[in-house]
Amino acid sequence: MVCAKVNIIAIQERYLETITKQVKEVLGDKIIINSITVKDLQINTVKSGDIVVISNSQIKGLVTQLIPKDCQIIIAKRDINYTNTRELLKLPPGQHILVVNDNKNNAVETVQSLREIVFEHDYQAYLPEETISKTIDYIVTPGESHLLPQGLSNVIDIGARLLDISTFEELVNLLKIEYPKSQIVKRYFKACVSLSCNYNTEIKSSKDIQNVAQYHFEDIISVSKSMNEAVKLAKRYSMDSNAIHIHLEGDPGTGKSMFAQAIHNHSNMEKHSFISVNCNSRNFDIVENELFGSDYGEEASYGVFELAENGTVCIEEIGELPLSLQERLLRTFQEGEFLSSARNEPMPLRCRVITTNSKSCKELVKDGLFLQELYNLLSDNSLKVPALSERMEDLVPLIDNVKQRIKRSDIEFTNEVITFFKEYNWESNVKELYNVITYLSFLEEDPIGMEFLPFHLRSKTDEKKFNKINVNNQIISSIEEHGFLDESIEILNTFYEGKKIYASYGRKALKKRLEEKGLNLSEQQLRMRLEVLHELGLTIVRQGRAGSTISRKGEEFIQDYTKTKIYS
Ligand SMILES: Nc1ncnc2c1ncn2[C@@H]1O[C@H](COP(=O)(O)OP(=O)(O)OP(=O)(O)O)[C@@H](O)[C@H]1O
Repeated sequence: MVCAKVNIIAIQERYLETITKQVKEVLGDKIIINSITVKDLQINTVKSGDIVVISNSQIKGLVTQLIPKDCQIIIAKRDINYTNTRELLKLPPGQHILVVNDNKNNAVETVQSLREIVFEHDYQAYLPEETISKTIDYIVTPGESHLLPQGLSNVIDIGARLLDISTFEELVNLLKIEYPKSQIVKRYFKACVSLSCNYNTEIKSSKDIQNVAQYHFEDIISVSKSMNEAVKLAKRYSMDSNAIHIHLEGDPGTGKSMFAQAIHNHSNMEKHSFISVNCNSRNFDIVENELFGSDYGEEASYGVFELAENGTVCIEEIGELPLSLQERLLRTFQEGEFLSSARNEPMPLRCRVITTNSKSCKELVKDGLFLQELYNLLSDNSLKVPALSERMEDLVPLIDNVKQRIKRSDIEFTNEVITFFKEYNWESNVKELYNVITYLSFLEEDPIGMEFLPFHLRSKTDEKKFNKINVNNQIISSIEEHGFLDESIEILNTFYEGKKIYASYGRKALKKRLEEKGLNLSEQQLRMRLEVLHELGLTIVRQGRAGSTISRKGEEFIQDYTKTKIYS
């Protein structure tokens, strides 16, 4: 069966990875998936006749300019992942919830979905220009908790919004594949579960393996002296037939993959394959199979060293590999041959190997995480891609470059924003800068001022706002108004201890427990205190024999309260 190729295009890498994983789970056996961020989309990336799924309508205009005219486009519809709403359902009804997303539209859309699904609560979208209501109980975010100031205890992350089921139906219709609707539904929900917050730790790489070298040295912006020198050295290595291993180091997002592709395209291997294997957060048995091939009877498959014969293999984040696999690579490089698992015989290594790493391998050697001998071998032809903060001369040319790439040369930033960019410490370097500019370009503001920057960039300003949501102080003063703070703390603690052993208490049982702790309350006193705690959302009251217990909000409150008591 010839599989159709589906290109998935989104603005942010993290989001692209999530929806790629979702599409893989639902349709992975029926299609070939190619995922691309908007900033990496170039003419020729998408081939004639391919199907293109774009993550939202804002990017349609740009995407259509860069893909062949005969491609069919699906604009994805997105919805919250139902499996992640459990936490919200457990809360007592009527909670005041602030919804934080990466931009206004998305925050408003998420609020709409939440109002339809978990309608018991009261939602407010976070809009930077508006003040936050004082009575916020929780902050809910769909996979964007990194945008919030650290240390907030009442945050519920419901995970990234996923493609909704109708998008899959549209895709299946367009692909004209035989696929009963019930099957789509089943796989769709399975994907929701596996992408739910409890399971999504291994969603990392839509770019586990890539085999396109789309960048050339001309694409690398290098105005600064340090970057110019790096490019000069890389060009020299690319032409040097003795440089069969080249090692690239540099902080995340500095452009290492881009350099690797440019080296390949500038060399006499250019006509042959370029295959890149990313080792970051991967299952190492799979990585080993990808490198050296696998032998599962009829399913035997060649590894990249064979597939990229006379071409280039790029091993990204080599420092992540376990020492045993480093050892196997070292032997391969030293002996110039390797044991092909697919053929079960030694094969000569007939490709150039470029390795990259975000951390210093020298430091990894000191920590016992990288083989000294492998480090020595790689050091022969190595190159450090400088961090963006060390070459601010490149900042404005890079901004102009990304504007051009996304066909938005018209967008302007206020001087204040440019000054901020120059002073900001770009931890994820050019990648972060390009993500920020792409994100801002779709806001359709002109010029773009400080108020539109993503939260994580201007967290200092926003932190003040968020700190106003001091839930605990509000709770304490509400209980104090009734004059029974200490007793309420004792009641909550009792519930909390009970919850740890899966016990909930009716009023009688609770009264007895409290008496054992030396707290004697009449039936009526206890009822009053319980009513107040329930109104504040700190307990869950169940009907009949099930008894009451502490809510998640109550648990957080009591934990924070105990901590502050200890330290005050
Ligand atoms: N000097 C540059 N000129 C133009 N674009 C650049 C430059 N450096 C990086 N980029 C762009 O920034 C993004 C990230 O680059 P790339 O993936 O090559 O970085 P990396 O160091 O390999 O990242 P990571 O460590 O996360 O794997 C890409 O879109 C790339 O095209």
